[in-house]
Amino acid sequence: MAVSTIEWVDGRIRMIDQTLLPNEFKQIYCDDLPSVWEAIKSLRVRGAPAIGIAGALGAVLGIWNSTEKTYDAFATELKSATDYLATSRPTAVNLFWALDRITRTAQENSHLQISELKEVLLTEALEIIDEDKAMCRAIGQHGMALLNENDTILTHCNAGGLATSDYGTALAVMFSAHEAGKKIQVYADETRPLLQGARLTTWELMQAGIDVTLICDNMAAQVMKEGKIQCAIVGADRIAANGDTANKIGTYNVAILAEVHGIPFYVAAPTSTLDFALETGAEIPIEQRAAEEVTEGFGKLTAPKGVKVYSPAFDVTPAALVTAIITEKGVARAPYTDSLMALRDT
Ligand SMILES: CSC[C@@H](O)[C@@H](O)C(=O)COP(=O)(O)O
Repeated sequence: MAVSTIEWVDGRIRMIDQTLLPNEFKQIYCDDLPSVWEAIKSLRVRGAPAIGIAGALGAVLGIWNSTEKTYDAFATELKSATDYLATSRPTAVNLFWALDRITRTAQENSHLQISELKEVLLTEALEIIDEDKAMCRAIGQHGMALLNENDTILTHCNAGGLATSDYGTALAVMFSAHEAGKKIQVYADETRPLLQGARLTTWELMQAGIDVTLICDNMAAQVMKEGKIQCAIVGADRIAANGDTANKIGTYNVAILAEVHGIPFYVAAPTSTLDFALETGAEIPIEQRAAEEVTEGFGKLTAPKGVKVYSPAFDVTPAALVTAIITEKGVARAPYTDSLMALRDT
């Protein structure tokens, strides 16, 4: 993308406010920890890798003006920043991975002057962004080998440049194929309730000149039955050691539909989305969102006031429904417990 999803600018964090897209393209600044927390919680910045970057930059912002003189006092301040950011959203493991990485970097450099340590932490956060950019490009290269000429791909939610530092994961596969001259088409699920597919994925694909068609989530079965889809590719928020994959609510539906219609179902994610501490997806924490996002998500009441609402933001697709997991290190196939571990260690 021409403009960075999220970046560090002179002691502040600048990000595209994704809640305004596609009606308005606006960059906003976060000057303090509460504004970073709010930006993550309210989905101004969203998508697992981008949330990780927001966490890393947010942790740096949290200690940037620290006046502490000793490492212990500085470490306490850093911990209160990372603990606070960790409460913003529970599902994407990239947030916790990035916060841990900043904490570890501080511990490894505890001998430095506090002023030097701040710079080292900023360098580490910027390194996470650079690595993410490289990982997205590599995912694109590995994934496009799975696509054939004239394939039509179904995707769900937004796993594009907006959900990462740049280029995306699931959408990286489509961008790479398109840039390599492969003729592809995409169907994008609108992705209820906050329409990341309708608002963000179609916007990104149209900007790239990729042929995209928007469908409501409940149209996917019919579109598959009509033979219009050759594969599904989605992103991930957390992948357990056995390959069970948490992603935006509705992804599990897509995987079941793909299985029934004999269509490959691919997950594209960087290895920072793997959580080997969890044996299966049953342990993945699922975020619950506010009822209003379902009943009046875009300012118009679409259900009776006071109706009971249940709104999990993510679901877990069992590994058995996943044809392959595309990472920056290569493509893993079942049994995932072995193949993911092998990829991590390469
Ligand atoms: C490359 S992003 C992969 C996932 O984070 C994405 O598909 C998704 O589920 C995002 O959910 P969101 O609630 O918009 O943060």
